[in-house]
Amino acid sequence: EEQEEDVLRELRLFLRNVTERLSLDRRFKAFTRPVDIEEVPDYLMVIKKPMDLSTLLTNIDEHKYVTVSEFMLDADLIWQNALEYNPDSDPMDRHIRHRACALKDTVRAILRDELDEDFERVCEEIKESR
Ligand SMILES: O=C(C1CCC1)N1C[C@@H]2C[C@H]3C[C@@H](O)[C@@H](O)[C@]2(C1)O3
Repeated sequence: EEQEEDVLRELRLFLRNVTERLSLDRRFKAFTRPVDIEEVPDYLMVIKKPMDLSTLLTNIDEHKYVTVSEFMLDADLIWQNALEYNPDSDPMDRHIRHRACALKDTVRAILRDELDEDFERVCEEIKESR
């Protein structure tokens, strides 16, 4: 009903705001666009579910997420993929993993500080009812 659409509209506004703030953070520049498959031809042989901040934003606008938990599953792919594809001890890989861990911690801190548990519970009820 209309009230449910109001809740999902507020969810999308919150998720867009979080995603845009992450995209503006210079530490997360490498996460803002899909990994370039021309530049990294074996990427899709290693990483089965690529994800990046611009794709998160597209998914939000396409109403892919009805709960914050669904959004988190995709947001977590970004740093998980980076840790998986860049596991070596060389400085470049370590730099990427440090930023991947910073992304993980930053998303969790934002949701801990800014997401009301009751709001997420309402979103979960809407999801179960559909
Ligand atoms: O995993 C990533 C991104 C970094 C976070 C996501 N990439 C895989 C390649 C390995 C490394 C060096 C460059 O070859 C550049 O193309 C990539 C992009 O970084």
